[in-house]
Amino acid sequence: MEPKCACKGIRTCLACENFKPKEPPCSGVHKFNEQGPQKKYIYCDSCKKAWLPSGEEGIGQHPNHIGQSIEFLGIEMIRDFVTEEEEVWLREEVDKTPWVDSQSGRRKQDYGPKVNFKKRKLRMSVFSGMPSLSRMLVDRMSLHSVLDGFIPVELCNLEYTPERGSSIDPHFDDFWIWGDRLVTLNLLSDTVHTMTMDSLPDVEVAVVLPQRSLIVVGGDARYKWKHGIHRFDITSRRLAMTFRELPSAYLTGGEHADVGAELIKRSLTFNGVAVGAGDSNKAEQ
Ligand SMILES: O=C(O)CCC(=O)C(=O)O
Ligand SMILES: [Fe+2]
Repeated sequence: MEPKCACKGIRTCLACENFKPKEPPCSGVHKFNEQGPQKKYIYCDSCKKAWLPSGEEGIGQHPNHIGQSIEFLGIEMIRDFVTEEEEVWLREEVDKTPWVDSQSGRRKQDYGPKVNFKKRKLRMSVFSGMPSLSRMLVDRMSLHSVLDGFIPVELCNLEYTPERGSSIDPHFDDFWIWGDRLVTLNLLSDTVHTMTMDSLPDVEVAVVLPQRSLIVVGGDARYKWKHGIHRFDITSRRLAMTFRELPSAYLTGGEHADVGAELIKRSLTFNGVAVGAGDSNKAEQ
């Protein structure tokens, strides 16, 4: 019997993959492979470099790293952004809203305008604002200089589990609708963002995300590198809360500043309810 899941096209999860025809090897789609590329660097947030592990010692301890490194700019990590008690509270609150099946074994909850990615148009009607539980997180973000002026107009909660084989393929978040900083709160388990560049097929950079940390992805990490999460880096249930801001075209002085102002007004009511299953507001990976 055909499995019930939300995967489309090349996406798969544990429920559907034995039923899908395998992609021909020449399909041109870059897929992670369990052996992976030859050069697997590990990112160090203290030196903003990614290091190539060598032998038993791996990459050594900052500041005494060993081996080769590459510059890796654009990531800011705020550890222990929430306490253990707050994490439990957030999980309980988030789980009160129904989850909607998504691609590659994920489930999601969306708060944000409906976006037509093909026509590059926004529809505000479904957007009632950020959910109330996010107010304390957004207030806390404003205490960090790296998030100066950050006003989210979208929150996407994603749930990953090993039982479903959840993952996310390497991708860029859209550039025309989302701004410079992608902000993710990583809850319930540690994981790894795997960064790749199509022009460097033998290179992968592992950015370890500790449980309860907040990661800000900007600069090169947002615009030059794709991000994704391997299935094998989901070891127990994980909840990611990703906040997105508007790009300059939607801010004061920009071409769509009027639309942007209305979105921001709605967002900051913190009265939002999740948009429905058919109203996805992001291009899905
Ligand atoms: O789960 C994550 O940390 C990242 C999710 C993501 O990249 C996305 O929703 O675009
Ligand atoms: Fe993304």
